[in-house]
Amino acid sequence: MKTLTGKELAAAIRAETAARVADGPQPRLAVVVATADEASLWYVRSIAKAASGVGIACDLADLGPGATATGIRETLERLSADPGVHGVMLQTPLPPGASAQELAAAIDPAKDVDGANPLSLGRLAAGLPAFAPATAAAVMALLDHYGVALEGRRTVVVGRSTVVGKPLAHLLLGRNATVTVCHSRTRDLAAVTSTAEVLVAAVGRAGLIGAEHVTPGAVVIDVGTNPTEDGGLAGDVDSAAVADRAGALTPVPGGVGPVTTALLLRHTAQAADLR
Ligand SMILES: Nc1nc(=O)c2c([nH]1)NC[C@@H]1CN(c3ccc(C(=O)N[C@@H](CCC(=O)O)C(=O)O)cc3)C=[N+]21
Repeated sequence: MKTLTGKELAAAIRAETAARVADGPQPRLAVVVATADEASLWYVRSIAKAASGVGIACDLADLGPGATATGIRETLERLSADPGVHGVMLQTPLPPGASAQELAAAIDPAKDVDGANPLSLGRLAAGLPAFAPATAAAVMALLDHYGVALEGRRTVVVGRSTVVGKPLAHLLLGRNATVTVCHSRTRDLAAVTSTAEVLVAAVGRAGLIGAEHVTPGAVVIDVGTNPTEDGGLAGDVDSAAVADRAGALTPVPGGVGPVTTALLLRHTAQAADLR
């Protein structure tokens, strides 16, 4: 089985972004946070660190886990109206009573570098230019980097979230893949996933995908980043179980994650250029 690491691709995307940023005014990304979730805060710190490495300014608007929907909306509106800010991202999860889908509508689509505004998802579905959510874009970037053909091929996406499953299904359709989307109510998941030549797991359940879900030779992309008890990170794929069946598999950590962060920064540089 081939291991499809994301670290080199992420480094290449960051280097290309740094070169692009060096030519013009400094892009600025604002990250809005309203959670105490450790995994989410880890991601925010890694965005800030990577941004500083490529010459992008990164402002954190930390509203705390007690933030209200109104407070979050007003922050997103203020950042969207601020000509000095080029990218705006709203981290999930949010406090109870705040809907990410509804609040994301307050992000100017021109600054929507994580593709969260429903308008961005609609444009993606319509085949119009839009920022895709960085995680969904990272899956496509990895498939392209490793030369995985998509045209006419059977692809199965497990997970229907607004940040990964749904936008990814549209991106794959845009490349003429044959796309099936599975979710928690899918009957006989293994029967469906084992038809996949390209299988993407994006459900957020550690080790859900085992050998019985994978057809021999399949390319398997693991989007899951599930915190483990010992402070580590586990994917949605039981990598030991599928090692003898999959043709290729992305590792966790070191697969989709680093590419996600790199693409968020590329999107920010693009948003600054488009202004
Ligand atoms: N609006 C929004 N968009 C997101 O894309 C989003 C979010 N909210 N909330 C939180 C989750 C989490 N997430 C990760 C991204 C990269 C890594 C990543 O790069 N992880 C490293 C390793 C981390 C480690 O070793 O602890 C890796 O996979 O190699 C992890 C997690 C994006 N998220």
